[in-house]
Amino acid sequence: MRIGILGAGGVGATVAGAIDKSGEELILIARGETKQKVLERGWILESERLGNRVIRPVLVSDDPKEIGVLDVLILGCKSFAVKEVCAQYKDVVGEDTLVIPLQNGFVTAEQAEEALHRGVIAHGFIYCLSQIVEKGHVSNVGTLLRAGFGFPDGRKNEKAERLAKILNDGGLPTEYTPEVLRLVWQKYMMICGNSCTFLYYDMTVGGIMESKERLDFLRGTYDDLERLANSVGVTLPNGIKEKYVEEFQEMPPSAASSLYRDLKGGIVPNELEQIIGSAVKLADEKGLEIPYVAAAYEKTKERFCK
Ligand SMILES: NC(=O)C1=CN([C@@H]2O[C@H](COP(=O)(O)OP(=O)(O)OC[C@H]3O[C@@H](n4cnc5c(N)ncnc54)[C@H](OP(=O)(O)O)[C@@H]3O)[C@@H](O)[C@H]2O)C=CC1
Ligand SMILES: CC(C)(CO)C(=O)C(=O)O
Repeated sequence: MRIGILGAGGVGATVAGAIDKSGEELILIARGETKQKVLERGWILESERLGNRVIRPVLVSDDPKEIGVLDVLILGCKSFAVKEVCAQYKDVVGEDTLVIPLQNGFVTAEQAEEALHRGVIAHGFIYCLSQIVEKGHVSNVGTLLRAGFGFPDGRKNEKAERLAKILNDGGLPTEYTPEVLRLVWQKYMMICGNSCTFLYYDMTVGGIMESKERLDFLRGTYDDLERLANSVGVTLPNGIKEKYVEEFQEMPPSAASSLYRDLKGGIVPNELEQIIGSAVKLADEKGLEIPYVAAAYEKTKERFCK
Protein backbone atom coordinates (compact mmCIF):
# COMPACT_ATOMS: atom_id res chain seq x y z
CA MET A 1 0.00 0.00 0.00
CA ARG A 2 1.06 3.62 -0.50
CA ILE A 3 1.00 4.88 3.08
CA GLY A 4 1.52 8.60 3.65
CA ILE A 5 2.36 10.14 6.99
CA LEU A 6 1.77 13.85 7.34
CA GLY A 7 4.18 15.28 9.90
CA ALA A 8 7.67 14.10 10.79
CA GLY A 9 7.17 14.82 14.52
CA GLY A 10 6.58 12.68 17.61
CA VAL A 11 3.51 10.76 16.48
CA GLY A 12 4.45 10.61 12.79
CA ALA A 13 7.88 9.10 13.48
CA THR A 14 6.52 6.63 16.03
CA VAL A 15 3.98 5.26 13.56
CA ALA A 16 6.62 5.28 10.82
CA GLY A 17 8.90 3.21 13.06
CA ALA A 18 6.32 0.42 13.03
CA ILE A 19 5.56 0.69 9.30
CA ASP A 20 9.27 0.78 8.42
CA LYS A 21 9.67 -2.94 9.09
CA SER A 22 6.84 -3.90 6.73
CA GLY A 23 8.39 -3.04 3.38
CA GLU A 24 5.23 -1.09 2.44
CA GLU A 25 5.63 2.09 0.40
CA LEU A 26 6.07 4.81 3.02
CA ILE A 27 5.71 8.43 1.96
CA LEU A 28 6.52 11.29 4.30
CA ILE A 29 4.78 14.61 3.83
CA ALA A 30 7.18 17.14 5.31
CA ARG A 31 8.21 20.68 4.53
CA GLY A 32 11.10 23.13 4.82
CA GLU A 33 14.02 22.22 7.05
CA THR A 34 12.42 18.95 8.20
CA LYS A 35 12.07 17.76 4.60
CA GLN A 36 15.66 18.78 3.84
CA LYS A 37 17.07 16.99 6.90
CA VAL A 38 15.18 13.76 6.19
CA LEU A 39 16.31 13.81 2.56
CA GLU A 40 19.93 14.32 3.62
CA ARG A 41 20.28 11.82 6.42
CA GLY A 42 17.02 9.87 6.75
CA TRP A 43 14.28 10.13 9.38
CA ILE A 44 15.84 9.27 12.72
CA LEU A 45 13.80 7.53 15.40
CA GLU A 46 15.20 6.52 18.76
CA SER A 47 12.77 4.22 20.51
CA GLU A 48 13.00 1.70 23.33
CA ARG A 49 10.05 -0.27 21.97
CA LEU A 50 10.50 0.16 18.21
CA GLY A 51 14.30 0.21 18.11
CA ASN A 52 16.70 2.89 16.98
CA ARG A 53 16.36 3.29 13.28
CA VAL A 54 16.95 5.54 10.31
CA ILE A 55 13.77 5.45 8.27
CA ARG A 56 14.10 6.10 4.55
CA PRO A 57 10.68 6.86 3.07
CA VAL A 58 10.39 6.17 -0.67
CA LEU A 59 9.38 9.80 -1.08
CA VAL A 60 9.70 12.91 1.11
CA SER A 61 7.70 15.76 -0.33
CA ASP A 62 5.36 18.67 0.24
CA ASP A 63 4.08 18.66 -3.31
CA PRO A 64 0.63 17.03 -3.64
CA LYS A 65 1.19 16.43 -7.38
CA GLU A 66 4.45 14.59 -6.76
CA ILE A 67 2.89 12.58 -3.93
CA GLY A 68 -0.16 11.51 -5.93
CA VAL A 69 -3.16 9.65 -4.52
CA LEU A 70 -2.40 7.60 -1.40
CA ASP A 71 -4.03 4.41 -0.11
CA VAL A 72 -3.70 5.61 3.47
CA LEU A 73 -3.01 9.06 4.92
CA ILE A 74 -2.07 9.25 8.61
CA LEU A 75 -2.35 12.73 10.08
CA GLY A 76 0.51 13.26 12.55
CA CYS A 77 0.40 17.05 12.81
CA LYS A 78 -0.89 19.01 15.83
CA SER A 79 -4.65 19.39 16.02
CA PHE A 80 -4.63 23.14 15.27
CA ALA A 81 -3.08 22.36 11.87
CA VAL A 82 -5.53 19.67 10.72
CA LYS A 83 -7.92 21.90 8.75
CA GLU A 84 -5.08 23.68 7.01
CA VAL A 85 -3.10 20.55 6.07
CA CYS A 86 -6.21 18.78 4.82
CA ALA A 87 -6.96 21.72 2.54
CA GLN A 88 -3.32 21.85 1.43
CA TYR A 89 -3.01 18.12 0.68
CA LYS A 90 -6.55 17.45 -0.54
CA ASP A 91 -5.29 16.04 -3.84
CA VAL A 92 -3.44 13.13 -2.20
CA VAL A 93 -6.82 11.86 -0.97
CA GLY A 94 -8.94 9.92 -3.44
CA GLU A 95 -12.44 8.50 -2.96
CA ASP A 96 -11.05 5.37 -1.26
CA THR A 97 -8.08 6.83 0.60
CA LEU A 98 -8.25 5.87 4.26
CA VAL A 99 -7.52 8.96 6.39
CA ILE A 100 -6.58 8.46 10.05
CA PRO A 101 -6.27 11.44 12.40
CA LEU A 102 -4.26 10.59 15.55
CA GLN A 103 -4.49 13.91 17.40
CA ASN A 104 -5.59 14.25 21.00
CA GLY A 105 -9.20 15.40 21.31
CA PHE A 106 -12.46 14.58 19.58
CA VAL A 107 -12.56 17.27 16.90
CA THR A 108 -10.09 16.30 14.19
CA ALA A 109 -11.97 13.52 12.37
CA GLU A 110 -14.86 15.94 11.77
CA GLN A 111 -12.46 18.70 10.73
CA ALA A 112 -10.72 16.39 8.25
CA GLU A 113 -14.10 15.37 6.85
CA GLU A 114 -15.15 19.01 6.39
CA ALA A 115 -11.87 20.07 4.80
CA LEU A 116 -11.47 17.08 2.48
CA HIS A 117 -15.01 16.23 1.35
CA ARG A 118 -13.66 12.90 0.20
CA GLY A 119 -11.76 9.86 1.33
CA VAL A 120 -12.78 7.43 4.05
CA ILE A 121 -12.21 9.22 7.35
CA ALA A 122 -11.65 7.08 10.44
CA HIS A 123 -11.44 8.13 14.09
CA GLY A 124 -8.12 7.39 15.74
CA PHE A 125 -5.90 7.80 18.78
CA ILE A 126 -2.41 6.94 19.96
CA TYR A 127 -0.68 6.60 23.33
CA CYS A 128 3.06 7.24 23.23
CA LEU A 129 5.67 9.57 24.67
CA SER A 130 7.50 10.97 21.69
CA GLN A 131 9.07 14.28 20.88
CA ILE A 132 11.19 16.04 18.32
CA VAL A 133 14.87 16.18 19.31
CA GLU A 134 15.67 18.27 16.26
CA LYS A 135 14.00 18.50 12.83
CA GLY A 136 13.76 15.00 11.34
CA HIS A 137 14.93 13.33 14.56
CA VAL A 138 12.45 11.98 17.13
CA SER A 139 12.81 10.28 20.48
CA ASN A 140 10.14 7.88 21.77
CA VAL A 141 10.59 6.94 25.41
CA GLY A 142 9.12 4.46 27.87
CA THR A 143 6.87 1.53 27.28
CA LEU A 144 3.59 3.39 26.71
CA LEU A 145 2.75 2.52 23.12
CA ARG A 146 -0.62 1.67 21.64
CA ALA A 147 -2.97 2.99 19.01
CA GLY A 148 -6.40 2.42 17.61
CA PHE A 149 -8.69 3.49 14.82
CA GLY A 150 -11.98 2.53 13.29
CA PHE A 151 -15.48 3.55 12.30
CA PRO A 152 -18.29 3.90 14.85
CA ASP A 153 -20.72 2.34 12.35
CA GLY A 154 -18.62 -0.82 12.40
CA ARG A 155 -18.13 -0.92 8.63
CA LYS A 156 -15.46 -3.20 7.21
CA ASN A 157 -12.52 -1.63 5.46
CA GLU A 158 -9.81 -3.76 3.94
CA LYS A 159 -7.11 -1.06 4.07
CA ALA A 160 -7.82 -0.46 7.75
CA GLU A 161 -7.50 -4.18 8.47
CA ARG A 162 -4.23 -4.34 6.56
CA LEU A 163 -2.86 -1.25 8.27
CA ALA A 164 -3.70 -2.57 11.74
CA LYS A 165 -1.84 -5.80 10.90
CA ILE A 166 1.18 -3.85 9.59
CA LEU A 167 1.35 -1.75 12.75
CA ASN A 168 0.90 -4.73 15.07
CA ASP A 169 3.55 -6.73 13.21
CA GLY A 170 5.82 -3.69 13.36
CA GLY A 171 5.61 -3.46 17.16
CA LEU A 172 2.89 -0.83 17.68
CA PRO A 173 -0.09 -2.59 19.33
CA THR A 174 -3.10 -1.33 17.38
CA GLU A 175 -6.81 -2.01 17.58
CA TYR A 176 -9.08 -1.70 14.56
CA THR A 177 -12.36 -1.40 16.37
CA PRO A 178 -15.96 -0.12 16.08
CA GLU A 179 -15.53 0.92 19.76
CA VAL A 180 -13.18 3.67 18.61
CA LEU A 181 -15.31 6.62 19.76
CA ARG A 182 -15.40 5.26 23.30
CA LEU A 183 -11.62 4.84 23.23
CA VAL A 184 -11.07 8.32 21.79
CA TRP A 185 -13.30 9.85 24.50
CA GLN A 186 -11.69 7.75 27.21
CA LYS A 187 -8.28 9.08 26.29
CA TYR A 188 -9.75 12.55 25.87
CA MET A 189 -11.26 12.52 29.37
CA MET A 190 -7.84 11.74 30.82
CA ILE A 191 -5.77 14.16 28.76
CA CYS A 192 -8.29 17.03 29.01
CA GLY A 193 -9.10 16.48 32.70
CA ASN A 194 -5.43 16.26 33.65
CA SER A 195 -4.54 19.31 31.56
CA CYS A 196 -7.39 21.35 33.10
CA THR A 197 -6.11 20.50 36.59
CA PHE A 198 -2.45 21.30 35.87
CA LEU A 199 -3.48 24.58 34.24
CA TYR A 200 -6.03 25.61 36.87
CA TYR A 201 -3.53 25.24 39.72
CA ASP A 202 -0.41 25.91 37.62
CA MET A 203 1.16 22.82 39.19
CA THR A 204 2.53 19.45 38.10
CA VAL A 205 1.43 16.09 39.56
CA GLY A 206 3.37 16.54 42.84
CA GLY A 207 1.59 19.81 43.71
CA ILE A 208 -1.86 18.50 42.80
CA MET A 209 -1.36 15.43 45.00
CA GLU A 210 -0.59 17.52 48.08
CA SER A 211 -4.21 18.50 48.55
CA LYS A 212 -7.56 16.75 48.61
CA GLU A 213 -9.22 19.83 47.12
CA ARG A 214 -6.97 19.65 44.04
CA LEU A 215 -7.60 15.93 43.55
CA ASP A 216 -11.32 16.62 43.89
CA PHE A 217 -10.98 19.22 41.14
CA LEU A 218 -9.41 16.52 38.94
CA ARG A 219 -12.39 14.23 39.72
CA GLY A 220 -14.73 17.13 38.90
CA THR A 221 -13.18 17.55 35.43
CA TYR A 222 -13.59 13.80 34.76
CA ASP A 223 -17.27 14.03 35.82
CA ASP A 224 -17.79 16.98 33.45
CA LEU A 225 -16.18 15.14 30.56
CA GLU A 226 -18.03 11.91 31.18
CA ARG A 227 -21.35 13.80 31.01
CA LEU A 228 -20.14 15.50 27.83
CA ALA A 229 -19.28 12.10 26.30
CA ASN A 230 -22.76 10.87 27.29
CA SER A 231 -24.30 13.89 25.55
CA VAL A 232 -22.88 12.65 22.22
CA GLY A 233 -24.00 9.08 22.85
CA VAL A 234 -20.70 7.73 24.20
CA THR A 235 -20.74 5.69 27.42
CA LEU A 236 -17.46 5.36 29.26
CA PRO A 237 -16.67 2.19 31.24
CA ASN A 238 -17.61 1.92 34.92
CA GLY A 239 -14.69 2.67 37.22
CA ILE A 240 -12.65 4.48 34.57
CA LYS A 241 -12.56 7.78 36.48
CA GLU A 242 -11.17 6.22 39.66
CA LYS A 243 -8.66 4.24 37.58
CA TYR A 244 -7.43 7.52 36.03
CA VAL A 245 -7.23 9.22 39.45
CA GLU A 246 -5.07 6.29 40.64
CA GLU A 247 -2.89 6.46 37.52
CA PHE A 248 -2.52 10.21 38.02
CA GLN A 249 -1.12 9.61 41.50
CA GLU A 250 1.34 7.03 40.21
CA MET A 251 2.98 9.55 37.84
CA PRO A 252 6.30 11.16 38.83
CA PRO A 253 5.82 14.43 40.80
CA SER A 254 7.28 16.50 37.95
CA ALA A 255 4.96 15.00 35.31
CA ALA A 256 2.35 17.10 33.49
CA SER A 257 0.63 17.08 30.11
CA SER A 258 2.13 18.37 26.88
CA LEU A 259 -0.56 21.09 26.78
CA TYR A 260 0.49 22.39 30.23
CA ARG A 261 4.15 22.33 29.22
CA ASP A 262 3.41 24.17 25.96
CA LEU A 263 1.37 26.91 27.68
CA LYS A 264 3.92 27.28 30.45
CA GLY A 265 6.63 27.59 27.81
CA GLY A 266 4.66 30.29 25.96
CA ILE A 267 4.36 28.15 22.81
CA VAL A 268 1.96 29.61 20.25
CA PRO A 269 0.05 28.13 18.50
CA ASN A 270 -0.89 25.46 21.01
CA GLU A 271 -3.74 22.96 21.40
CA LEU A 272 -5.74 24.85 24.09
CA GLU A 273 -8.74 25.41 21.82
CA GLN A 274 -8.77 21.87 20.45
CA ILE A 275 -8.30 20.15 23.81
CA ILE A 276 -10.18 22.37 26.31
CA GLY A 277 -12.00 25.02 24.26
CA SER A 278 -13.72 22.29 22.21
CA ALA A 279 -15.30 20.82 25.36
CA VAL A 280 -16.62 24.22 26.46
CA LYS A 281 -18.02 24.85 22.98
CA LEU A 282 -19.71 21.45 22.75
CA ALA A 283 -21.17 21.80 26.27
CA ASP A 284 -22.61 25.17 25.22
CA GLU A 285 -24.21 23.63 22.15
CA LYS A 286 -25.68 20.83 24.26
CA GLY A 287 -26.86 23.18 27.05
CA LEU A 288 -24.69 21.27 29.53
CA GLU A 289 -22.89 22.69 32.58
CA ILE A 290 -19.23 21.61 32.82
CA PRO A 291 -18.13 23.89 35.68
CA TYR A 292 -14.67 22.44 36.36
CA VAL A 293 -13.55 22.40 32.73
CA ALA A 294 -15.09 25.84 32.11
CA ALA A 295 -13.28 27.29 35.15
CA ALA A 296 -9.98 25.81 34.00
CA TYR A 297 -10.48 27.21 30.50
CA GLU A 298 -11.21 30.74 31.80
CA LYS A 299 -8.30 30.69 34.23
CA THR A 300 -5.93 29.37 31.53
CA LYS A 301 -6.85 32.15 29.10
CA GLU A 302 -6.37 34.73 31.85
CA ARG A 303 -3.10 33.26 33.12
CA PHE A 304 -1.36 32.05 29.97
CA CYS A 305 -2.90 33.76 26.95
CA LYS A 306 -2.67 37.49 27.67
N1 LIG B 1 3.98 13.41 21.01
C1 LIG B 1 3.29 12.47 21.66
O1 LIG B 1 3.87 11.63 22.36
C2 LIG B 1 1.80 12.40 21.54
C3 LIG B 1 1.10 13.35 20.82
N2 LIG B 1 -0.26 13.21 20.66
C4 LIG B 1 -1.02 14.15 19.84
O2 LIG B 1 -0.64 13.95 18.48
C5 LIG B 1 -0.66 15.17 17.74
C6 LIG B 1 0.70 15.40 17.11
O3 LIG B 1 1.61 15.72 18.16
P1 LIG B 1 3.19 15.59 18.02
O4 LIG B 1 3.56 14.45 17.15
O5 LIG B 1 3.73 15.66 19.38
O6 LIG B 1 3.52 16.96 17.23
P2 LIG B 1 4.96 17.44 16.69
O7 LIG B 1 5.00 18.90 16.86
O8 LIG B 1 6.02 16.59 17.27
O9 LIG B 1 4.88 17.09 15.14
C7 LIG B 1 4.02 17.72 14.25
C8 LIG B 1 4.65 17.64 12.88
O10 LIG B 1 3.69 18.07 11.91
C9 LIG B 1 4.39 18.79 10.93
N3 LIG B 1 3.54 19.64 10.13
C10 LIG B 1 2.67 20.57 10.56
N4 LIG B 1 2.11 21.18 9.51
C11 LIG B 1 2.64 20.63 8.39
C12 LIG B 1 2.47 20.85 7.00
N5 LIG B 1 1.62 21.77 6.53
N6 LIG B 1 3.18 20.11 6.12
C13 LIG B 1 4.05 19.18 6.58
N7 LIG B 1 4.27 18.93 7.89
C14 LIG B 1 3.57 19.65 8.78
C15 LIG B 1 5.42 19.58 11.72
O11 LIG B 1 6.42 19.98 10.84
P3 LIG B 1 7.29 21.34 11.02
O12 LIG B 1 8.44 20.96 11.88
O13 LIG B 1 7.67 21.68 9.62
O14 LIG B 1 6.36 22.36 11.66
C16 LIG B 1 5.88 18.52 12.72
O15 LIG B 1 6.93 17.75 12.21
C17 LIG B 1 -1.11 16.22 18.76
O16 LIG B 1 -2.50 16.37 18.69
C18 LIG B 1 -0.74 15.62 20.12
O17 LIG B 1 -1.55 16.12 21.14
C19 LIG B 1 -0.93 12.13 21.13
C20 LIG B 1 -0.26 11.17 21.85
C21 LIG B 1 1.12 11.26 22.16
C1 LIG C 1 -1.29 10.80 27.47
C2 LIG C 1 -0.06 11.18 26.69
C3 LIG C 1 1.05 11.56 27.62
C4 LIG C 1 0.43 9.94 25.96
O1 LIG C 1 -0.27 9.54 24.89
C5 LIG C 1 -0.42 12.28 25.71
O2 LIG C 1 -1.20 12.04 24.81
C6 LIG C 1 0.08 13.68 25.78
O3 LIG C 1 0.68 14.14 26.76
O4 LIG C 1 -0.14 14.42 24.79
